[in-house]
Amino acid sequence: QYEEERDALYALKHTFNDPFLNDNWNGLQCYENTSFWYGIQCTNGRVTAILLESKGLSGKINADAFVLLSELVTLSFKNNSLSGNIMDFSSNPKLKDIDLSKNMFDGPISRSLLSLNLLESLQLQDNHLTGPILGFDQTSLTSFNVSNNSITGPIPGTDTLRSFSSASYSSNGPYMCDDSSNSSSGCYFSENETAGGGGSKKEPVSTIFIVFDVLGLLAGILLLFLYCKKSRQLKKLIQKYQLEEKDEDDLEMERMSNFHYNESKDESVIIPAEVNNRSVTNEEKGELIFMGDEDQAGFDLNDLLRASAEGLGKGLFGNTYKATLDGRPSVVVKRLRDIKPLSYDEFTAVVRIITDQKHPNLLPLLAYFYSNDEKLFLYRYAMNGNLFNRLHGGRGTRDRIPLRWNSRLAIARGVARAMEYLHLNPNSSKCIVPHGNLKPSNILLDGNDNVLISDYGLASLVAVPIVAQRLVAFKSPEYQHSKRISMKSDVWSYGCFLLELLTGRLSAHSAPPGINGVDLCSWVHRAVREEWTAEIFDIEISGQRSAAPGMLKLLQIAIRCCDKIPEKRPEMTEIVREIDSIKAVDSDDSDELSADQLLTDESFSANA
Ligand SMILES: Nc1ncnc2c1ncn2[C@@H]1O[C@H](COP(=O)(O)OP(=O)(O)OP(=O)(O)O)[C@@H](O)[C@H]1O
Repeated sequence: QYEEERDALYALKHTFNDPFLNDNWNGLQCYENTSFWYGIQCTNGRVTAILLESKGLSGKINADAFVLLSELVTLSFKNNSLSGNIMDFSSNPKLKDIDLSKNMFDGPISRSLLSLNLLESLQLQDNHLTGPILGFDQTSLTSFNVSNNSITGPIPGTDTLRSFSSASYSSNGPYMCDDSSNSSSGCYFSENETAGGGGSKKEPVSTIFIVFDVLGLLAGILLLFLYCKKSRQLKKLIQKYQLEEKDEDDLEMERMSNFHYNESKDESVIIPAEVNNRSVTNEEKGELIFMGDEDQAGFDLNDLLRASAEGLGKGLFGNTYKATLDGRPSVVVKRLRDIKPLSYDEFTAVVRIITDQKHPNLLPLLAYFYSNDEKLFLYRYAMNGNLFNRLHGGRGTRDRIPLRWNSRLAIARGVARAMEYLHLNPNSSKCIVPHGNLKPSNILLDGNDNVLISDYGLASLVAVPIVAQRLVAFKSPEYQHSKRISMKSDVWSYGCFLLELLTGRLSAHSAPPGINGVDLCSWVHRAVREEWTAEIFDIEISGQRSAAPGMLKLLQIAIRCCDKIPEKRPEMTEIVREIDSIKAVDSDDSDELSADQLLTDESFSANA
């Protein structure tokens, strides 16, 4: 089933041929309830949702694209440029929510939709659909829209379809809705409708039945024929695609085969199989090496093997899991991938450089596991998650707790101190770059909201071409021009982070794959130049008048860090000194005047 579902998704990926999905939809798609592919959701290792909205996708989706995805509950391709007929959903009995709106789908509404007894929402508006509306009579269906197509009426008069307003049917072909009509709905419904299509009320019902029976039979035979043909095509397509992907799949499967699941619990941590295998040599077997005292860590390899695991996400260096240990604080396991082929000695040399960096704002490495096939890093679990979620998560919902000025200032200070330490540390010369990947998802917050920077030192484990594609520092202006990075690239990343912290806007440089952001350095320069100062600061802090001087100062630091010319950017030590001089405010409540009102052209003239 895992492979069938993956093949179905690969076939979709092939249809879309979208550079981002081509890159992202690889390897393992689901682990328990965690998906590692963009837009995919999983439950118990099965694909239950595909959510690819407004991604600029095009292509003609095969009618049988979802035949192998039998656990699918939610499907949304809203606002893309997809074409072809509506797909066959007869193998997806669990589908509840389908949104194909704002695309270029044509042809008739698929009869397979009538068989979806759990269907709650069907959104087909803004396409090029033709033919009649079918007699949807599922009582579960509470949201329905086919407006703005070329569908012809009348609308089958089922109770379900009568329950929707004319907005669900408007802007369609003849005999559907009359905008000038004074009737309550303004749309035409046929009487005594049965599930099966929009028939004319002038014809006797029995004739309609016979005609539909015959048409149904013919359609069935045709569908069966098409299905067999398409299945063969799909198989061929998959086979062809598998050949192209073979190398990559082989690699992933090879990696996966070295692991097994600890089945003592519902959720399981992935553990290296060779650990339990007595026939392997000591060198291959691998060891869990603790950085401090193992007793102090409070767990050993056996505890880890017994732990349950929850996927936290798929990062550039591999998949990251939270392992819950019995009676002990949770730990985070990072399973490294795409790292250079390092010998044990070379690997441990890098580990030593990482562990030599000791600072209250750096996430310490607790332990590592090294075997020929598997390299794991273990860290403390940061209770309050990452800054990206804290800054952007839950906006517009009741659950959102505003992130006020004092907290933001403390975060800016904590990050600056950690970066200063990395830059001054004598070991840093041995790394490719001191950090290289400073961004909000690598800025973690412990239970007291103290900053803990993660992923430092990892850049030196990964091959340079991969690093260049992935790390934030490589997106700096100097890399674009001269293909060189330095500590000043970290300063540039720090400037981007400060702007994200001050504006609350998503940064194009650090947003997770699939999320669009703004080039904040250019955006802020423009905002200052064109005097849209009222829009610069995040709404959660812009009302804190007493904090305005501090915000302004931090903004000026950020703008200097973003200078296109690396030499003009300040050193981290200078940044720490300047940030230390910014005072927290007495009260983190909003004042009457907004900070934006204090911003003038003169405020920026010296530095912007
Ligand atoms: N020690 C930790 N405590 C809590 N959450 C963590 C910890 N380490 C990582 N995470 C979170 O787990 C998720 C995956 O982390 P990972 O480092 O693999 O990828 P990333 O930070 O999204 O990207 P990148 O690989 O570019 O750093 C992220 O949301 C990250 O913030």
